[in-house]
Amino acid sequence: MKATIALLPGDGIGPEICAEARELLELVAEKDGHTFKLKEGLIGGCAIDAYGDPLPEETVKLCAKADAVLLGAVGGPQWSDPNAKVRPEQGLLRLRAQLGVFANLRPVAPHPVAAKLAPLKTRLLKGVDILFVRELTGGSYFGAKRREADAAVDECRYTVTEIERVTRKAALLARGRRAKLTHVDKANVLETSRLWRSTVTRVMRDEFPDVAVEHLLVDAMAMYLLTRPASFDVILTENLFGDILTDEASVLAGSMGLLPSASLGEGRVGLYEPIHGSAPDIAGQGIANPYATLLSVALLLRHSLGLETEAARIEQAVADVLDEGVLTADLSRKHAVSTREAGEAVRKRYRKLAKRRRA
Ligand SMILES: NC(=O)c1ccc[n+]([C@@H]2O[C@H](COP(=O)([O-])OP(=O)(O)OC[C@H]3O[C@@H](n4cnc5c(N)ncnc54)[C@H](O)[C@@H]3O)[C@@H](O)[C@H]2O)c1
Ligand SMILES: CC(C)[C@H](C(=O)O)[C@@H](O)C(=O)O
Ligand SMILES: [Mg+2]
Repeated sequence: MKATIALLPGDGIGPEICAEARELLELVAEKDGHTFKLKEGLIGGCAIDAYGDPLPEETVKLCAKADAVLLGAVGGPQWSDPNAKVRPEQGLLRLRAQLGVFANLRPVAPHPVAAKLAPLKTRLLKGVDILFVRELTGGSYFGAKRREADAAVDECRYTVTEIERVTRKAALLARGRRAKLTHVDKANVLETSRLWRSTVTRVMRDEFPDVAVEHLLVDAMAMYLLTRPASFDVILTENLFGDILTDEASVLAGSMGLLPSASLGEGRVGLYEPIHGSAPDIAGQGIANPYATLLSVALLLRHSLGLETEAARIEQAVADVLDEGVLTADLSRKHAVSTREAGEAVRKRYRKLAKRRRA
């Protein structure tokens, strides 16, 4: 198959982890007979430095013409002045809006290595297999923002249509899994949450009677996620709650460096990125965990290119190297490997798995 993939490394550890993603994509193309055109673009702080704009026109055009977009991370302290007019994160938000990727899928299925790392009772991790579906292009992230003399406003607005489309996406995904949907809101306080609750209830009753649905308040959910994580299948929630709950869920997996994501809409182009940020505290040291990004490559191959075999092989390769104890510093204090070594271990394993299939 022929595909064009836009690679947007961004800032901080972004270029380090995307270098591993690029080599993995090149390997997949070579081993499985595909032609991937990998085209790099600027986004975030590096784009502000080069163009004064966190999402330059060239990058928008590159992404619009691509079959899929893979992003590293954006942001860093040098662009984080609270009074700055432009911010790296605006580039990412504009890209998500432009691509219309309203459903952000964040799977959390801890590898057994997590039991050794997570500061949780091992028994709690047994059977944990969660898929977060986070609404990605609405809510307080995109509402009107303004400063007043001694106040600031972030409007949180959701339309019925925005809630319906992401609910349908989540329900369809739940149907292919354990047919359970947990919707998370703050309906005891927020008007937007009450609209979410009534819309989700109606869509599920009318269109998905075969999928069990429950509604939980986000504060309680923050606790349940750590006390009974195995009881959840698909978790549907709005933009801001989804951002916070998925960082919390990374504790179940053992590290932020292990969680990938796929952002999908009705359009053709999907956006794929690890859930973590640019990790300025470790950037430039070659020690970042590349697995979340490599697992995002797997999601890209599956959801945008329909290459299920290759996607599953990458997931197997990452699981195998974790089994073998190829761990970066976030996962192991002793015998930690570098970003390059971890990336190379996955590629080596991928080659083996590809050969085994052909044999
Ligand atoms: N999608 C994105 O581009 C994205 C996501 C989140 C945060 N950010 C931005 O990143 C910047 C830094 O934010 P932050 O420090 O709050 O969050 P962060 O996710 O960058 O880092 C949080 C902690 O996790 C660690 N970590 C993250 N990814 C890791 C990896 N792959 N390997 C090993 N350790 C890893 C970091 O070292 C840090 O200690 C901010 O500007 C923020 O806006 C961007
Ligand atoms: C960088 C920021 C805008 C972003 C978000 O809040 O969506 C990040 O935290 C994420 O989880 O992808
Ligand atoms: Mg986040």
